[in-house]
Amino acid sequence: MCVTDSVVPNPSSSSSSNHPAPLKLRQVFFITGTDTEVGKTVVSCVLLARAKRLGWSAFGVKPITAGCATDTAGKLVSEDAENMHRYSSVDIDPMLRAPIRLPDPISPHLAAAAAGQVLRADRVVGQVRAALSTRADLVIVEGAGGWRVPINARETLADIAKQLQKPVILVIRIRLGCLNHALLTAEAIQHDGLSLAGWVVTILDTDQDADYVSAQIQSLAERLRAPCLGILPFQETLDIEALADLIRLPGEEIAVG
Ligand SMILES: Nc1ncnc2c1ncn2[C@@H]1O[C@H](COP(=O)(O)OP(=O)(O)OP(=O)(O)O)[C@@H](O)[C@H]1O
Ligand SMILES: C[C@H](N)[C@H](N)CCCCCC(=O)O
Ligand SMILES: [Mg+2]
Repeated sequence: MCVTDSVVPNPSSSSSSNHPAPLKLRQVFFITGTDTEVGKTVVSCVLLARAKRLGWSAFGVKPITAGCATDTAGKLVSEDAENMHRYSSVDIDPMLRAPIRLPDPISPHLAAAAAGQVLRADRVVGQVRAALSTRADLVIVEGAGGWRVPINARETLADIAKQLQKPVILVIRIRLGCLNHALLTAEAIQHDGLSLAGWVVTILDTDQDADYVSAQIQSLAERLRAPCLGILPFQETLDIEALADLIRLPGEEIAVG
């Protein structure tokens, strides 16, 4: 059995060419992952590309970036935010799409301390809300690392998500150990009072046994109480538009008659 067929509805059958455009609702999703480097930014870009294809206006926000690049003028640049911007149809100010930019590629609480700053969830949320005042059908807010990554001595990325009160999309990089990480994260999201709008699988490690990968995805589908929105394969050369064929947005199936 092909897990891809059984778990994920074919996006092209639910939404595109010969169906009316889906109902446009303003939707904001918080993107978290089972870890850092699991594909959150790529998934965010794919969701934005998918939205654009459906005719939805959309943009992405990266509230905290730890590990910024430096541009020629010496300014810190969030590559995650700039990548999302590339697939956005709504242009928002760079300061709004990446309000907190830290140089060190480490946990935000430590990166902030190294930069002589103290982050506060309520202030970060204020900055995200400023971005959310821009109109769009879809806004993607990408976290940093996983759900309980510290932002200061007391708070974590989850406090930002909790204050935002937006549904969460969980990105799961398939590898040995991801079942535990995914189930714990889903449990924590629920414990924090937020809903899991869906989950996306990324297959970034090419040396895995295909049958075991399928069994892991099936195991996730049997345990996570949310829809699988897509299974994204490894691409030698990243092609976001091609990946947008393999994903669907929560609510995409709400077609207007
Ligand atoms: N489908 C894919 N095929 C090939 N490479 C991919 C794919 N998805 C992601 N990658 C690569 O995997 C790496 C991690 O992806 P990404 O930057 O999206 O992770 P992340 O979860 O956003 O990390 P962070 O926690 O730093 O924000 C990147 O180099 C990215 O280009
Ligand atoms: C630097 C990295 N790419 C992310 N921006 C931050 C990841 C923090 C992970 C912290 C941890 O869980 O140990
Ligand atoms: Mg990222």
